[in-house]
Amino acid sequence: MREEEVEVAIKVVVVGNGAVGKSSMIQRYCKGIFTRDYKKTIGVDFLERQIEVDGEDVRLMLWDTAGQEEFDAITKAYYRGAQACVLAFSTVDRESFEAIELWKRKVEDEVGDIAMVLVQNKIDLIDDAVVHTRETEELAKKLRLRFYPTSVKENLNVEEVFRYLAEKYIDQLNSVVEEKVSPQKIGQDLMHNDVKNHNSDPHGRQVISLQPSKRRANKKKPFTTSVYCMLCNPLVKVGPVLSFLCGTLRSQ
Ligand SMILES: Nc1nc2c(ncn2[C@@H]2O[C@H](COP(=O)(O)OP(=O)(O)OP(=O)(O)O)[C@@H](O)[C@H]2O)c(=O)[nH]1
Repeated sequence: MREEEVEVAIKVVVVGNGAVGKSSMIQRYCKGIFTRDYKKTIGVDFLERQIEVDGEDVRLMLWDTAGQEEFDAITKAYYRGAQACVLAFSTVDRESFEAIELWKRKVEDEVGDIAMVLVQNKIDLIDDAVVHTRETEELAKKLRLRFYPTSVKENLNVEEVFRYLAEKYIDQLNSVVEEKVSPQKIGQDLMHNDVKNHNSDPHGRQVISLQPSKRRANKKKPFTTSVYCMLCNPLVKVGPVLSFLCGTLRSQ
């Protein structure tokens, strides 16, 4: 695999009670439209959009999940593999606010600790609000989440929500890659002859546990700093992902 063929693709799930505006948010973000009609999502739906973060193409795959409990069994299956999540509630629906912690748990039960953001939608209806801003801020603080008030109708803050998640995920990805493939760490592993400890498949071969990021050619700035391939040739400079692959090929 060539380094240029690697791109970042992020699976984002949007969760929250029924009618808070999940489908509308995804439609607004991916298609630039807003409709007043309410059509309950049956199970799950999916749209995608490509954006640029730090000069790199990032593909966001947005999974719209049904808010009704009756679909829980189906929707949960689609949380798997998600790298980011929007927890949404509505300004005019108190129950949807009170359900946020439950939604967070449901997602974490399936995928663990991933990039998340708290979204209070329908902020255009603030005059009829049943949730105080103070309460939302307290919840965000308690759950340690960034909070965005949005109006899908007025196209307020929708772009910001998804950009924040993409940046947060990439930050996490970079710190994991740096931790896993720092030259010092590889050197230490070689000295202790335990390179296979990085991550092994059932046959003891090295595998990459990170979601691969696809990177396109001629980009301004890579997400991760390059490292030297200590396994094949310490003089060959390669990206961390390739460095791992070299190790994989060598151990096969
Ligand atoms: N005023 C206002 N209405 C909104 C906003 N966002 C969505 N709506 C409306 O809220 C209703 C429900 O929106 P949906 O996007 O279908 O809600 P959902 O969360 O996907 O609902 P489920 O599919 O049942 O889970 C629709 O009538 C939308 O037009 C907003 O920002 N402001």
